[in-house]
Amino acid sequence: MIHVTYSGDYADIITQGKEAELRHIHENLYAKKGQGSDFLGWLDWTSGLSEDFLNQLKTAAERIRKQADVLIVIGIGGSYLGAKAVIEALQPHFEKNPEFEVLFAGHQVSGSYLKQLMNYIEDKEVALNVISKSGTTTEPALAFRFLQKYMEDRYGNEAASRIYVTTDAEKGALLSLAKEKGYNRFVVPSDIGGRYSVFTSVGLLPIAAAGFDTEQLVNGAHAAEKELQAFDVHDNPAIRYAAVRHDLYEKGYTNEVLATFEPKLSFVQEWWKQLFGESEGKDHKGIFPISVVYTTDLHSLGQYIQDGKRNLLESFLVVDEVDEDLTVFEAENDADQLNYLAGTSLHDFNLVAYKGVSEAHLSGGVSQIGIHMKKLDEYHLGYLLYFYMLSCAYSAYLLDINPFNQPGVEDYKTAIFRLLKKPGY
Ligand SMILES: O=P(O)(O)OC[C@H]1O[C@](O)(CO)[C@@H](O)[C@@H]1O
Repeated sequence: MIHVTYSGDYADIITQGKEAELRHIHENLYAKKGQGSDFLGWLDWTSGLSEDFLNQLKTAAERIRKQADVLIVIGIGGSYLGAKAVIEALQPHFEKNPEFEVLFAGHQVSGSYLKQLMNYIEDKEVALNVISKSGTTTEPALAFRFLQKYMEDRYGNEAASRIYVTTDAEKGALLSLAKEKGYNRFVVPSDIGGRYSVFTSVGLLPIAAAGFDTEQLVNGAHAAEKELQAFDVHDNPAIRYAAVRHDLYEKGYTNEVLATFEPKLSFVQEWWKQLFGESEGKDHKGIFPISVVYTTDLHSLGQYIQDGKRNLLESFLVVDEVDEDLTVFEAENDADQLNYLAGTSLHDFNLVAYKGVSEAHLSGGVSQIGIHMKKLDEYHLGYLLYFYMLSCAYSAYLLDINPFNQPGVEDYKTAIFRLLKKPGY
């Protein structure tokens, strides 16, 4: 379902002793014995999903769509990127949905954004889904403070029925608040971290509310869960991707540029950056994840990628089939000199561009990985996201790193809190 290509000699990597290491990682992973194994709930999550759970989410999503024109999803990092990635990938470029919109807040701290958001929703019916596993993250908590007051001022007692809280089942300030106010509650499983949570209520509730088929999304993830379980260093794309990027990392390629020709995938790239960046960037190790959308960025970062410092590897996320396309037509006077393209579709153009860019960058010293997904729909996105999560675990374990914690994010938080004189800092 996912097909991974590599510009170098893959067989070579594997015979250089990587196979035994990968087997060890694989066995520990599925025996749930590796570093951070308390957070491996996502590994077989879709196998354990009950129809009841999915129906409960569907019912809540239908209720939200009935009571509101706008759902504001409040969250940051893994608590918003999965939903944002799927919704952006599936919704149309324009005329998103005039009857029902999903908007996001709490993923930055901008007074102007929140003010304009509150103005924008003034003549619309509103529901909130506030998502925080810890229930204590400052940015969403701040946004929720404003939006909760907005809801209470506007809806009075009815506000509680329009507020949906997704948080830990047992702890956190958000849970206490949700219980006190009687908000609708959904759970972030304790053994699944934010960046691995897209198939839990964290991702599924907003995605269902946006009108997309969560069953197909989960089916895709479930197919990946089953198919990518086999220990096959050559044919399992999750192992292959991890092995190739690790080999390149060891050769000094310490930055990975994830490139796509599909602009709708730009938030999948953001999700991927958090996934790999937070999972691997520890102990002064890890590949730094960067993203570009082509051909747009060929006219900005393309120069650097072709010719700048040689520590880059490039992975292309390619969608093989498109639903909608345009074919270049023959113009009478060929004033723009594009008649040589007559009969070529814009998708064909991008596929050729992929080949050309890949050849050029390779000759400039940038190694290439190709990740092919068949098409952009719920099923294939579910498959892709699971593939990346699994591959990321292999990749971090190859660096001897716990993929599931993020100790480094505490330092800047402590510094900010100290400057703001938060009690206890
Ligand atoms: O869901 P929470 O606990 O609000 O955390 C949001 C994000 O913040 C982080 O903890 C980093 O600060 C991420 O790992 C996480 O996805």
